[in-house]
Amino acid sequence: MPLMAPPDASPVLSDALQRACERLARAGILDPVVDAELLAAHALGIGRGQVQAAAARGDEVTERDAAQFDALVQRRAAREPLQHITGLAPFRHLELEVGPGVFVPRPETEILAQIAIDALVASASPAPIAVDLGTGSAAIALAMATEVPHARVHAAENSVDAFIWAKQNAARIGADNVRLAFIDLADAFAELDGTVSVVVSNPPYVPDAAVPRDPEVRLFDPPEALYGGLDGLDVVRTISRVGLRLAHPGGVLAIEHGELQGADIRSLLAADGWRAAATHPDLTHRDRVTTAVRP
Ligand SMILES: C[S@@+](CC[C@H](N)C(=O)[O-])C[C@H]1O[C@@H](n2cnc3c(N)ncnc32)[C@H](O)[C@@H]1O
Repeated sequence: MPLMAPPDASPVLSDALQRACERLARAGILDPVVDAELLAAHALGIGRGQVQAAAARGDEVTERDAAQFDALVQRRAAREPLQHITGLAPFRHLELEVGPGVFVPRPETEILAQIAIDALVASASPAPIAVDLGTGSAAIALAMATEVPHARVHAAENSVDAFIWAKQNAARIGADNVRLAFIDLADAFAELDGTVSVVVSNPPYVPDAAVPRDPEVRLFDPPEALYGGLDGLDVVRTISRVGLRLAHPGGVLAIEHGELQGADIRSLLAADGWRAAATHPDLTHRDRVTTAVRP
Protein backbone atom coordinates (compact mmCIF):
# COMPACT_ATOMS: atom_id res chain seq x y z
CA MET A 1 0.00 0.00 0.00
CA PRO A 2 1.58 3.36 -1.01
CA LEU A 3 2.27 5.71 1.88
CA MET A 4 1.96 8.83 -0.24
CA ALA A 5 -1.01 9.82 -2.43
CA PRO A 6 -0.16 9.87 -6.13
CA PRO A 7 0.35 13.38 -7.62
CA ASP A 8 -2.96 14.92 -8.69
CA ALA A 9 -3.90 14.04 -12.25
CA SER A 10 -4.57 16.94 -14.63
CA PRO A 11 -8.23 17.94 -14.90
CA VAL A 12 -10.15 16.14 -17.64
CA LEU A 13 -12.08 18.53 -19.92
CA SER A 14 -15.22 16.38 -20.13
CA ASP A 15 -15.43 16.24 -16.32
CA ALA A 16 -15.01 19.99 -16.06
CA LEU A 17 -17.74 20.47 -18.68
CA GLN A 18 -20.06 18.13 -16.84
CA ARG A 19 -19.57 20.00 -13.56
CA ALA A 20 -20.07 23.34 -15.34
CA CYS A 21 -23.33 22.13 -16.93
CA GLU A 22 -24.68 21.04 -13.56
CA ARG A 23 -23.74 24.35 -11.98
CA LEU A 24 -25.26 26.41 -14.81
CA ALA A 25 -28.43 24.31 -14.80
CA ARG A 26 -28.79 24.90 -11.05
CA ALA A 27 -28.44 28.64 -11.72
CA GLY A 28 -31.37 28.47 -14.16
CA ILE A 29 -29.42 28.83 -17.41
CA LEU A 30 -31.71 27.71 -20.24
CA ASP A 31 -29.14 25.82 -22.32
CA PRO A 32 -26.27 24.93 -19.98
CA VAL A 33 -24.46 22.65 -22.43
CA VAL A 34 -24.14 25.38 -25.04
CA ASP A 35 -23.01 27.97 -22.51
CA ALA A 36 -20.52 25.58 -20.86
CA GLU A 37 -18.97 24.68 -24.23
CA LEU A 38 -18.76 28.32 -25.33
CA LEU A 39 -17.17 29.35 -22.03
CA ALA A 40 -14.66 26.50 -22.28
CA ALA A 41 -13.87 27.58 -25.84
CA HIS A 42 -13.28 31.13 -24.59
CA ALA A 43 -11.11 29.96 -21.68
CA LEU A 44 -9.02 27.69 -23.90
CA GLY A 45 -8.86 30.08 -26.86
CA ILE A 46 -10.28 27.52 -29.29
CA GLY A 47 -13.58 27.02 -31.14
CA ARG A 48 -16.65 25.27 -29.70
CA GLY A 49 -16.25 22.37 -32.14
CA GLN A 50 -12.67 21.85 -30.91
CA VAL A 51 -13.95 21.78 -27.31
CA GLN A 52 -16.47 19.09 -28.24
CA ALA A 53 -13.79 17.06 -30.03
CA ALA A 54 -11.31 17.41 -27.14
CA ALA A 55 -13.97 16.38 -24.61
CA ALA A 56 -14.91 13.34 -26.72
CA ARG A 57 -11.22 12.28 -26.85
CA GLY A 58 -10.95 12.56 -23.06
CA ASP A 59 -8.31 15.32 -23.28
CA GLU A 60 -6.87 16.86 -20.14
CA VAL A 61 -6.45 20.60 -19.58
CA THR A 62 -3.88 22.50 -17.55
CA GLU A 63 -4.71 23.54 -13.99
CA ARG A 64 -4.50 27.15 -15.17
CA ASP A 65 -7.04 26.65 -17.98
CA ALA A 66 -9.34 24.71 -15.65
CA ALA A 67 -9.23 27.55 -13.09
CA GLN A 68 -9.88 30.11 -15.81
CA PHE A 69 -12.87 28.09 -17.09
CA ASP A 70 -14.19 27.76 -13.54
CA ALA A 71 -14.02 31.52 -13.02
CA LEU A 72 -16.01 32.12 -16.23
CA VAL A 73 -18.63 29.55 -15.20
CA GLN A 74 -18.96 31.27 -11.84
CA ARG A 75 -19.69 34.59 -13.57
CA ARG A 76 -22.26 32.97 -15.84
CA ALA A 77 -23.89 31.19 -12.89
CA ALA A 78 -24.36 34.69 -11.40
CA ARG A 79 -26.35 35.34 -14.61
CA GLU A 80 -23.88 37.71 -16.25
CA PRO A 81 -24.73 37.53 -19.98
CA LEU A 82 -22.60 35.06 -21.93
CA GLN A 83 -21.83 37.83 -24.43
CA HIS A 84 -20.48 40.13 -21.70
CA ILE A 85 -18.17 37.35 -20.52
CA THR A 86 -16.84 36.49 -23.97
CA GLY A 87 -17.02 40.17 -25.04
CA LEU A 88 -18.62 39.19 -28.34
CA ALA A 89 -22.14 38.82 -29.71
CA PRO A 90 -22.92 37.20 -33.06
CA PHE A 91 -25.34 39.11 -35.28
CA ARG A 92 -26.06 37.72 -38.75
CA HIS A 93 -22.57 37.36 -40.31
CA LEU A 94 -21.01 39.83 -37.88
CA GLU A 95 -19.26 39.48 -34.54
CA LEU A 96 -19.86 42.55 -32.43
CA GLU A 97 -18.04 43.68 -29.33
CA VAL A 98 -20.38 44.19 -26.40
CA GLY A 99 -20.17 44.77 -22.67
CA PRO A 100 -21.52 46.98 -19.89
CA GLY A 101 -23.57 49.93 -21.16
CA VAL A 102 -24.76 48.49 -24.45
CA PHE A 103 -27.78 46.35 -25.35
CA VAL A 104 -26.72 42.85 -26.42
CA PRO A 105 -28.08 42.28 -29.96
CA ARG A 106 -30.64 39.48 -30.07
CA PRO A 107 -31.30 36.78 -32.68
CA GLU A 108 -34.88 38.03 -33.18
CA THR A 109 -33.50 41.39 -34.32
CA GLU A 110 -31.87 39.58 -37.24
CA ILE A 111 -35.41 39.38 -38.70
CA LEU A 112 -35.78 43.17 -38.44
CA ALA A 113 -32.39 43.60 -40.12
CA GLN A 114 -33.46 41.19 -42.90
CA ILE A 115 -36.62 43.21 -43.56
CA ALA A 116 -34.58 46.43 -43.72
CA ILE A 117 -31.99 44.81 -46.00
CA ASP A 118 -34.68 43.45 -48.33
CA ALA A 119 -36.28 46.90 -48.55
CA LEU A 120 -32.90 48.50 -49.31
CA VAL A 121 -32.12 45.92 -52.00
CA ALA A 122 -35.58 46.50 -53.54
CA SER A 123 -35.02 50.27 -53.68
CA ALA A 124 -34.75 51.71 -57.19
CA SER A 125 -32.07 54.15 -56.05
CA PRO A 126 -28.44 53.33 -56.98
CA ALA A 127 -27.41 54.56 -53.50
CA PRO A 128 -30.39 54.09 -51.18
CA ILE A 129 -30.24 55.75 -47.76
CA ALA A 130 -31.05 53.89 -44.55
CA VAL A 131 -31.42 55.29 -41.05
CA ASP A 132 -31.11 53.21 -37.86
CA LEU A 133 -32.66 54.97 -34.85
CA GLY A 134 -31.20 53.84 -31.49
CA THR A 135 -28.32 51.89 -32.93
CA GLY A 136 -26.79 50.49 -29.69
CA SER A 137 -23.88 48.25 -30.72
CA ALA A 138 -24.57 49.33 -34.35
CA ALA A 139 -25.76 45.79 -35.10
CA ILE A 140 -28.52 46.70 -37.56
CA ALA A 141 -26.59 49.59 -39.12
CA LEU A 142 -23.50 47.45 -39.76
CA ALA A 143 -25.57 44.53 -41.07
CA MET A 144 -27.23 46.88 -43.59
CA ALA A 145 -23.96 48.56 -44.54
CA THR A 146 -22.07 45.32 -45.11
CA GLU A 147 -24.88 43.35 -46.75
CA VAL A 148 -25.99 46.23 -48.99
CA PRO A 149 -22.67 47.91 -49.81
CA HIS A 150 -24.24 50.36 -52.25
CA ALA A 151 -26.45 51.75 -49.45
CA ARG A 152 -25.50 54.69 -47.25
CA VAL A 153 -26.38 54.12 -43.62
CA HIS A 154 -26.87 56.75 -40.91
CA ALA A 155 -27.29 55.64 -37.30
CA ALA A 156 -28.34 57.63 -34.22
CA GLU A 157 -27.60 56.84 -30.57
CA ASN A 158 -27.80 59.07 -27.48
CA SER A 159 -26.22 56.88 -24.80
CA VAL A 160 -22.54 57.70 -24.32
CA ASP A 161 -21.63 54.14 -23.36
CA ALA A 162 -23.52 52.55 -26.24
CA PHE A 163 -22.07 55.08 -28.69
CA ILE A 164 -18.53 54.09 -27.71
CA TRP A 165 -19.33 50.41 -28.40
CA ALA A 166 -20.95 51.38 -31.74
CA LYS A 167 -17.85 53.34 -32.77
CA GLN A 168 -15.62 50.44 -31.78
CA ASN A 169 -17.69 47.99 -33.83
CA ALA A 170 -17.78 50.25 -36.86
CA ALA A 171 -13.99 50.59 -36.71
CA ARG A 172 -13.56 46.83 -36.23
CA ILE A 173 -15.78 45.98 -39.20
CA GLY A 174 -14.48 48.80 -41.30
CA ALA A 175 -17.56 49.64 -43.36
CA ASP A 176 -17.06 53.05 -44.97
CA ASN A 177 -20.75 53.57 -45.81
CA VAL A 178 -21.91 54.04 -42.19
CA ARG A 179 -22.15 57.31 -40.29
CA LEU A 180 -22.73 57.13 -36.55
CA ALA A 181 -24.16 60.22 -34.88
CA PHE A 182 -24.33 60.92 -31.17
CA ILE A 183 -27.79 62.47 -31.20
CA ASP A 184 -31.29 62.08 -29.81
CA LEU A 185 -33.26 60.16 -32.40
CA ALA A 186 -36.04 62.76 -32.18
CA ASP A 187 -33.66 65.28 -33.77
CA ALA A 188 -31.90 62.91 -36.12
CA PHE A 189 -30.68 63.83 -39.57
CA ALA A 190 -32.84 66.82 -40.64
CA GLU A 191 -30.49 67.11 -43.64
CA LEU A 192 -31.87 63.77 -44.90
CA ASP A 193 -35.55 64.76 -44.67
CA GLY A 194 -37.58 63.25 -47.52
CA THR A 195 -34.66 61.20 -48.92
CA VAL A 196 -34.54 58.02 -46.83
CA SER A 197 -35.57 54.64 -48.31
CA VAL A 198 -35.55 52.65 -45.06
CA VAL A 199 -36.04 53.84 -41.49
CA VAL A 200 -35.39 51.00 -39.08
CA SER A 201 -35.42 50.82 -35.30
CA ASN A 202 -35.29 48.37 -32.44
CA PRO A 203 -36.36 50.90 -29.82
CA PRO A 204 -36.84 50.52 -26.08
CA TYR A 205 -40.37 49.04 -25.92
CA VAL A 206 -40.82 47.40 -22.53
CA PRO A 207 -43.63 49.05 -20.49
CA ASP A 208 -42.09 50.72 -17.43
CA ALA A 209 -43.90 48.41 -15.00
CA ALA A 210 -43.03 45.18 -16.86
CA VAL A 211 -39.69 44.36 -15.28
CA PRO A 212 -38.02 41.60 -17.35
CA ARG A 213 -37.84 38.17 -15.71
CA ASP A 214 -34.34 37.21 -16.89
CA PRO A 215 -31.55 38.64 -14.69
CA GLU A 216 -29.33 39.00 -17.79
CA VAL A 217 -31.81 41.57 -19.14
CA ARG A 218 -32.96 43.13 -15.86
CA LEU A 219 -29.48 43.62 -14.43
CA PHE A 220 -27.18 43.99 -17.43
CA ASP A 221 -29.04 45.59 -20.37
CA PRO A 222 -29.05 49.39 -19.94
CA PRO A 223 -32.48 50.68 -18.77
CA GLU A 224 -32.52 53.30 -21.55
CA ALA A 225 -32.41 50.41 -24.05
CA LEU A 226 -35.38 48.64 -22.46
CA TYR A 227 -38.10 50.88 -21.09
CA GLY A 228 -40.47 52.87 -23.27
CA GLY A 229 -42.92 54.54 -20.88
CA LEU A 230 -46.30 53.48 -19.51
CA ASP A 231 -47.34 51.33 -22.48
CA GLY A 232 -43.79 50.88 -23.82
CA LEU A 233 -44.59 52.87 -26.96
CA ASP A 234 -43.26 56.36 -26.16
CA VAL A 235 -40.19 55.99 -28.38
CA VAL A 236 -42.23 54.24 -31.09
CA ARG A 237 -44.48 57.33 -31.28
CA THR A 238 -41.41 59.52 -31.78
CA ILE A 239 -40.02 57.14 -34.40
CA SER A 240 -43.30 57.29 -36.34
CA ARG A 241 -43.07 61.10 -36.50
CA VAL A 242 -39.35 61.14 -37.28
CA GLY A 243 -39.79 58.42 -39.90
CA LEU A 244 -42.48 60.42 -41.71
CA ARG A 245 -40.08 63.35 -41.86
CA LEU A 246 -37.11 61.28 -43.07
CA ALA A 247 -38.68 58.82 -45.53
CA HIS A 248 -39.36 59.66 -49.16
CA PRO A 249 -42.76 58.66 -50.58
CA GLY A 250 -42.68 54.86 -50.85
CA GLY A 251 -39.97 54.65 -48.16
CA VAL A 252 -40.31 51.86 -45.61
CA LEU A 253 -40.46 52.02 -41.82
CA ALA A 254 -39.60 48.85 -39.85
CA ILE A 255 -39.88 48.73 -36.05
CA GLU A 256 -39.22 45.86 -33.66
CA HIS A 257 -41.60 45.47 -30.71
CA GLY A 258 -43.01 43.13 -28.07
CA GLU A 259 -45.20 40.25 -29.13
CA LEU A 260 -48.41 41.92 -27.89
CA GLN A 261 -47.76 45.40 -29.33
CA GLY A 262 -48.38 44.80 -33.05
CA ALA A 263 -52.02 45.96 -33.16
CA ASP A 264 -51.35 49.15 -31.16
CA ILE A 265 -48.37 50.03 -33.35
CA ARG A 266 -50.32 49.45 -36.57
CA SER A 267 -53.05 51.77 -35.25
CA LEU A 268 -50.66 54.52 -34.22
CA LEU A 269 -48.80 54.34 -37.53
CA ALA A 270 -52.07 54.46 -39.50
CA ALA A 271 -53.26 57.41 -37.39
CA ASP A 272 -50.00 59.25 -38.17
CA GLY A 273 -50.55 58.72 -41.92
CA TRP A 274 -48.41 55.66 -42.74
CA ARG A 275 -50.02 53.15 -45.07
CA ALA A 276 -49.95 49.34 -45.42
CA ALA A 277 -48.97 48.76 -41.78
CA ALA A 278 -48.29 45.04 -41.34
CA THR A 279 -46.89 42.95 -38.51
CA HIS A 280 -44.42 40.09 -39.05
CA PRO A 281 -43.59 37.14 -36.75
CA ASP A 282 -40.15 36.04 -35.56
CA LEU A 283 -38.83 32.47 -35.80
CA THR A 284 -40.83 31.52 -32.71
CA HIS A 285 -44.03 32.73 -34.43
CA ARG A 286 -44.38 35.71 -32.09
CA ASP A 287 -45.28 39.10 -33.56
CA ARG A 288 -41.97 40.98 -33.64
CA VAL A 289 -41.73 43.61 -36.40
CA THR A 290 -44.22 46.08 -37.85
CA THR A 291 -43.59 47.71 -41.20
CA ALA A 292 -45.35 50.54 -42.99
CA VAL A 293 -44.90 52.60 -46.13
CA ARG A 294 -44.63 56.39 -46.43
CA PRO A 295 -47.50 57.65 -48.64
C1 LIG B 1 -33.23 47.98 -27.65
S1 LIG B 1 -31.77 48.88 -27.88
C2 LIG B 1 -31.40 48.39 -29.55
C3 LIG B 1 -29.95 48.50 -29.93
C4 LIG B 1 -29.62 47.94 -31.31
N1 LIG B 1 -30.29 48.68 -32.35
C5 LIG B 1 -29.99 46.48 -31.40
O1 LIG B 1 -30.98 46.16 -32.06
O2 LIG B 1 -29.31 45.65 -30.81
C6 LIG B 1 -32.37 50.55 -28.06
C7 LIG B 1 -31.28 51.59 -28.23
O3 LIG B 1 -31.90 52.86 -28.43
C8 LIG B 1 -31.16 53.83 -27.73
N2 LIG B 1 -32.05 54.98 -27.48
C9 LIG B 1 -33.10 55.03 -26.63
N3 LIG B 1 -33.68 56.24 -26.69
C10 LIG B 1 -32.97 56.97 -27.60
C11 LIG B 1 -33.07 58.31 -28.10
N4 LIG B 1 -34.02 59.14 -27.67
N5 LIG B 1 -32.18 58.71 -29.03
C12 LIG B 1 -31.21 57.87 -29.48
N6 LIG B 1 -31.06 56.60 -29.03
C13 LIG B 1 -31.93 56.16 -28.12
C14 LIG B 1 -30.71 53.12 -26.46
O4 LIG B 1 -29.63 53.78 -25.84
C15 LIG B 1 -30.36 51.75 -27.03
O5 LIG B 1 -29.03 51.70 -27.44
